[in-house]
Amino acid sequence: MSEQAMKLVVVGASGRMGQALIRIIHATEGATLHAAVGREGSPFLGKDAGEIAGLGPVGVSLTDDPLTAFLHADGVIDFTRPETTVVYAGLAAQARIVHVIGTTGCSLDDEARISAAARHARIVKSGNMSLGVNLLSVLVQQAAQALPADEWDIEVLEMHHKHKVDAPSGTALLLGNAAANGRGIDLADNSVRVRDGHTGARTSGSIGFATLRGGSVIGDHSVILAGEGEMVTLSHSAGDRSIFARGAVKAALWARDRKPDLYSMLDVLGLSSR
Ligand SMILES: NC(=O)C1=CN([C@@H]2O[C@H](COP(=O)(O)OP(=O)(O)OC[C@H]3O[C@@H](n4cnc5c(N)ncnc54)[C@H](OP(=O)(O)O)[C@@H]3O)[C@@H](O)[C@H]2O)C=CC1
Ligand SMILES: O=C(O)C1=N[C@H](C(=O)O)C[C@H](O)C1
Repeated sequence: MSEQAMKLVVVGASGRMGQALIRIIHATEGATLHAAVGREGSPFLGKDAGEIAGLGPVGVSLTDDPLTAFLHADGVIDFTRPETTVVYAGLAAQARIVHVIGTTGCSLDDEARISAAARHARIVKSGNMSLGVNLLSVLVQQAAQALPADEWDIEVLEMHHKHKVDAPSGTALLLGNAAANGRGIDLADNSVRVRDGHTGARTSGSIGFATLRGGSVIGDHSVILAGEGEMVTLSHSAGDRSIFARGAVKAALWARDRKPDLYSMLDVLGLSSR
């Protein structure tokens, strides 16, 4: 006998990713849209989530009441803001449901609160839910491990649409972490996130970040490994937000039968070395 479709709540449902998620859930066998949550005061409250996402009516209206939305749900998919995500992590833990977190720009304190929630909830969190970027991170780790740090400089370059509010992007940090892991170092102690003015020469072994913002770019990332007289560039370009939404729904379905913990997309995709 087949398992019942997983009842998913989309929070931030009227946002760019929220709408992509509603469309992907609608098209995914084994998943169903249980509720759609928006910000208090949102002009979309009461409107049909399918209409908001351009699908036509699906019989689920946007609500600002997450408690009721989470009550009989199996999971919540969250691409919102850090301050909102930490609140939802607590609520999802209380409800003992899966929480898939795509939100980027979380502070160390936010991360600590999410880890605490993962003692009771199955949380999957990643700065990028696409298969391509997660595969890229494995390749970056291998390249960083293979190339001597005193001879090869690593720079992470990203470009996103003009509405993005955090920098460097979650993906850039994910790729920077992969490079740091490959070198066996801690990214926080070795990253250069901004350069301006008379900076002096590049510190050997550091991992640099450069951020571009403009237009409607969904997400372009390159990891540049620059040596003496040669350069290797590993890159990914997102053509459509559905790649993130498909990954997030896959993560929710994967986490359904797991024990409470904080998982990554590498775990979901079977690319993790842990
Ligand atoms: N991990 C990944 O693969 C990806 C991650 N992201 C990340 O996802 C996040 C969202 O991105 P994007 O969709 O482009 O941003 P949007 O601004 O389009 O969407 C965010 C949504 O969250 C809503 N929101 C804000 N506060 C609340 C609240 N308290 N309760 C409910 N909803 C709330 C906003 O509502 P309102 O508009 O009314 O304020 C908005 O609808 C970002 O952090 C981004 O970096 C994006 C793509 C892929
Ligand atoms: O804000 C976005 O749009 C995106 N955010 C994620 C990030 O910060 O890396 C993922 C993707 O690149 C799109």
